[in-house]
Amino acid sequence: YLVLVPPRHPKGIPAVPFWVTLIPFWRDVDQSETFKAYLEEPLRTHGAVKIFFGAQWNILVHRPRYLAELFKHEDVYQKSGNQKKIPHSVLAAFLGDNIISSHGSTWKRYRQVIKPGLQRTFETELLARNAARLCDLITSASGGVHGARAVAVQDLLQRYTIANIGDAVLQTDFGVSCSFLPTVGTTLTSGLTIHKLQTSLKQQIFKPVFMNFPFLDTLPIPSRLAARLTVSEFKDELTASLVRAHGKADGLGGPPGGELGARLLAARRSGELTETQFRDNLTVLYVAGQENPQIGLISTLYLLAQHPEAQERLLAEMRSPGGAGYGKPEPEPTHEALQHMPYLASVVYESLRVLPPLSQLINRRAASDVVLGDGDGLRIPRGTYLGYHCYSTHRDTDCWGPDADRFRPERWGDTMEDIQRFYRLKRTRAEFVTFHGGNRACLGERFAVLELKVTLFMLTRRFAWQLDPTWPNKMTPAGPLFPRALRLVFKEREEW
Ligand code: HEM
Repeated sequence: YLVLVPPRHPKGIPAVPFWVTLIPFWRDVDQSETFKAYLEEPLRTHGAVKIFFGAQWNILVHRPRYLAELFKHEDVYQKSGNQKKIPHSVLAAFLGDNIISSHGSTWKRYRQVIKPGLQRTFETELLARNAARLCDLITSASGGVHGARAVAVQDLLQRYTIANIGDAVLQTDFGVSCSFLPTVGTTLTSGLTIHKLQTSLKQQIFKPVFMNFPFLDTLPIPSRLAARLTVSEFKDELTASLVRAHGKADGLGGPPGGELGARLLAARRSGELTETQFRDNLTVLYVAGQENPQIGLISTLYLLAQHPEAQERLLAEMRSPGGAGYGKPEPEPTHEALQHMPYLASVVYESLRVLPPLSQLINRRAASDVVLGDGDGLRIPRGTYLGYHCYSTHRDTDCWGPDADRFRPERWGDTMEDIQRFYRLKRTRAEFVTFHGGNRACLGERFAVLELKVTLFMLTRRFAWQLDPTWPNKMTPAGPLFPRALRLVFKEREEW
């Protein structure tokens, strides 16, 4: 019982009642409403709250000034993932010790292997080819070119983003193309397995009661034993797909260049990564590289569905003289073309601001007693877990103006230079924290932004879309915050 009583320190910041994170257990809720009812006011007023999650009390930070400090002092606010926080949980077994959650020399070793594979220039052709298939699939799900059937987009986008992370980042065919387009004949079935295992895993892992009381995972509860089994099957399948794609079981396919799949296999072979480290890092790269863009895409399509004028402006940007598609029968989203699409860049940044794919994160731990912030500083006791509420920070009217809640791409600027300058400023001030910050900022940002741009380019060229009027406009109840089971109605353009 005592664990449910909020700690006294830090003083001066309120505690959200412990049962708030458990509400989805007994009631079907929209977590944007839970945020408004229980978190928004205390976060804004005090800059942080105490929140019960993962069997303990944590500090959830909202104020950018505090966040900037959190990002800057990596050795004080050390990364501490589930493998340390809740080591016996199913979640810890799933993601293990990896580049996102590790600290110090272990993190540096992982980063040495992974960074060159993510910070290279990615080709747009592969992404554009998959996006064209996604469009075909949408047409078919709509009931043909003139069809108007509502399309459930989440599953399609899951397959699409699996195809992208496989083709472009890990150089591994997860076989989703066979389910992607039934007419493409392929003998591969592994992708279907990955896709299915992943869907099943998500349902098993993100259950509020087990997230909040992970000690339950140590009991022989049949559903948790089944979840552990799914975790091992998933990791086995992922490893097998990578090895298969690279030809040889130990990845002896020559020295690795910038390609991430080959680099991971080479590190496993040389002993730079143990077998467990290899599997954990592969899993986290797959999950971060596929799930986050998938959620980002769902949210962006949702926001654009509510803003037909923004879709039309995107189209106009492509069609205008000097635009990517001016005078071309089939414009392609090349790097050069995207470089001349400031409105597209604004739409992507604005979507990632209004609905950040990782709305809340708690993964740092104070290594000593410390004061966060000057003057009005919070005295944080050693061992306290800290995290941040991205969704809340991004809607702070002090940082983003009185219309912070509104989707308004224009706020980013008119030219590419202005937009990039504003973006850098907002990141430095920790007012835009979608991709985290400091040394531990996301390594996949460049790829993710490119994927979002290419997808929007191809979808806008072909369709206009709106919300299905029968879809009950609701956000997910727990976990990442995004439109739940989104359904859209697509209308094929007569001419692009
Ligand atoms: C819209 C898409 C994405 C978002 C919103 C996002 C967000 C984030 C965030 C918030 C973190 C910090 C995580 C934490 O502290 O727990 C992070 C770290 C990371 N992300 Fe992403 N991410 C995205 C896409 C990707 C992609 C596509 C990849 C790889 C293919 C990737 C790879 C990584 C890696 C390797 C790190 C760890 C960096 C480090 O600690 O050195 N991310 N990302």
